[in-house]
Amino acid sequence: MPDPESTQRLILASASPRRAELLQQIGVPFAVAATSVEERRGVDESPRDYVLRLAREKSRAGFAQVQQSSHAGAAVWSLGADTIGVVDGQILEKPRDFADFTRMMRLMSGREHSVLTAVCLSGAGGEFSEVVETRVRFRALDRALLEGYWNTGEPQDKAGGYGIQGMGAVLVESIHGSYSNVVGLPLEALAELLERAGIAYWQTGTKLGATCP
Ligand SMILES: Cc1cn([C@H]2C[C@H](O)[C@@H](COP(=O)(O)OP(=O)(O)OP(=O)(O)O)O2)c(=O)[nH]c1=O
Repeated sequence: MPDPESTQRLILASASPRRAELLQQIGVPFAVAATSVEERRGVDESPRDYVLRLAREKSRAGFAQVQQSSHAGAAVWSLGADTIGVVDGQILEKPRDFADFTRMMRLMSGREHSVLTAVCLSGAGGEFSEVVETRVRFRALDRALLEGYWNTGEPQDKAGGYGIQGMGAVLVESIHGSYSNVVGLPLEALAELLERAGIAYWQTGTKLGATCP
């Protein structure tokens, strides 16, 4: 296990409440620094390269941000992540509108798609990253189901347009691989990165991270 003395030094470079909850779940003390990174795929960029680049850009932006703030002394690592769905080589991000949502759901209906999450830790001590894939199979979805789900408001801010941890669970027939990876952070792979960076987890009594000024 990493040295518990080296724990108060992690910034979560994310506005995602899911990621904050997952980090808290494994007992990592952290502060939150929201970053703004443009999510635009490059020409010929593979889904894996794309998701990893975004996670890196987020973690580096978080690290640069805290270096300029009063947290600089304490925060030596920044964690960024990005999640996408992939089916038939197409990348599924947050739905722009109902039409975009139904387009993505039709691609996933009654079959398997992949969810890729990239995590990256950036710090003065270096950079560690990983991309994790989970395969998710949906049951057959009809229009009434899609309309009902869209109207819950849950799909709008989620990659692929669903939340496996929420009402979207009813769409899922089976999953192969890490569950937390689908929600936004692959906790088992992240634990290994934290160990490499010397950041302790399983700290009891940790609270949701405060926002950096
Ligand atoms: C597939 C799936 C995605 N998601 C979420 C995880 C991510 O928050 C979101 C994907 O968008 P991201 O762009 O990865 O993340 P974000 O914009 O929410 O947050 P930030 O960039 O600030 O870190 O979709 C779920 O919550 N449940 C799911 O089942």
